[in-house]
Amino acid sequence: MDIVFSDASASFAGQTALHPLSLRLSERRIGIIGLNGSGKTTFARLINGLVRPASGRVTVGGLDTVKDEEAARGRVGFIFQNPQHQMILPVLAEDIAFGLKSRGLARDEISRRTEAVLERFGIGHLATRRVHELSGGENQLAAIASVLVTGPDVLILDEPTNQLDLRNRGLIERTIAALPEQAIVITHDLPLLDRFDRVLLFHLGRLAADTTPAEAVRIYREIAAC
Ligand SMILES: Nc1ncnc2c1ncn2[C@@H]1O[C@H](COP(=O)(O)OP(=O)(O)OP(=O)(O)O)[C@@H](O)[C@H]1O
Repeated sequence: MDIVFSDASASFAGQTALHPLSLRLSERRIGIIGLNGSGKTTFARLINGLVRPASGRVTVGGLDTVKDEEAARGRVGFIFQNPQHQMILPVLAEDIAFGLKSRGLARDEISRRTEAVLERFGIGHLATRRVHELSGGENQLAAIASVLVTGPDVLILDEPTNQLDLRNRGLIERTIAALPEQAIVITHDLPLLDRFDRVLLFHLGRLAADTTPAEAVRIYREIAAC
C-alpha cells in the first residue's frame, strides 16, 4: 500500500516535532531509526491519524488521514511500545475477538478468525491465558495477532524487541520477516533492520537519511557520536 506524505509536518503546543516532509512509502519492510526525541513516533502516528498534520497531508492507500479518518485508520494496524496497554479484555482470545465484535461480525466468524490468527502466530495454547500473565515475547506476538486479525494493510510496530531476551528477539524478527503485510518498524535494535528494504533516519525532527539499512546505520552512528 502507498503511504504518501505531502509537505506534512507535526507540532505540539506550537513546537515543531516534525518539519515538513514529502515522501512515498510502498516497500514491504521499512525501518525507522534515530535518537530519542528525534520524531520517529510522531512520524508513525501521522500515518494512523493519531497525530494530525499541522500542515500538508498524509494519505494511506489514497485515503486522507484527516478527511477519511476512520477508513484510513482501518488500513493501519499500530502496535504500541508497551503492547499490554492496548489489550482491552483480560483473556487473550476474548481480547482478539473484541476487535472483530466491534466490526459487527457474526459469532461463528469471530471464533473462526480468532482461532486462525492464534494458530498463525503459534499461540493457540495461550488462548485462555490472562493477558497480564504473558511473557514479553508472548505479549508481542499476542499484540501482533490482535491487530492483524482486523485485516489492516500495513502494520506499524513501535520498538517491538524492546526488553526482549535474545531468543524472543529472534522470534519477533522471524515473525516480522514472515508477515505478508507491509510493516513499518521503529527500533533502536539496529540488526533487526538488516534485511529491510528501506530505512528512514530522523534527527532533530527532520528526515536525515532515506536509504539502505547499512547506509542509514552508518549515518546514524556518525550523528550519535557527536
Ligand atoms: N503528545 C505530545 N505532546 C507534546 N510533545 C510531544 C508529544 N509527542 C511527542 N512530543 C515531542 O515531539 C518530539 C518528538 O517525539 P517522538 O516521540 O516523536 O520521538 P521519538 O524519536 O519517537 O523518541 P523515542 O526514541 O524516545 O521514543 C519530542 O520533543 C517530544 O517531546
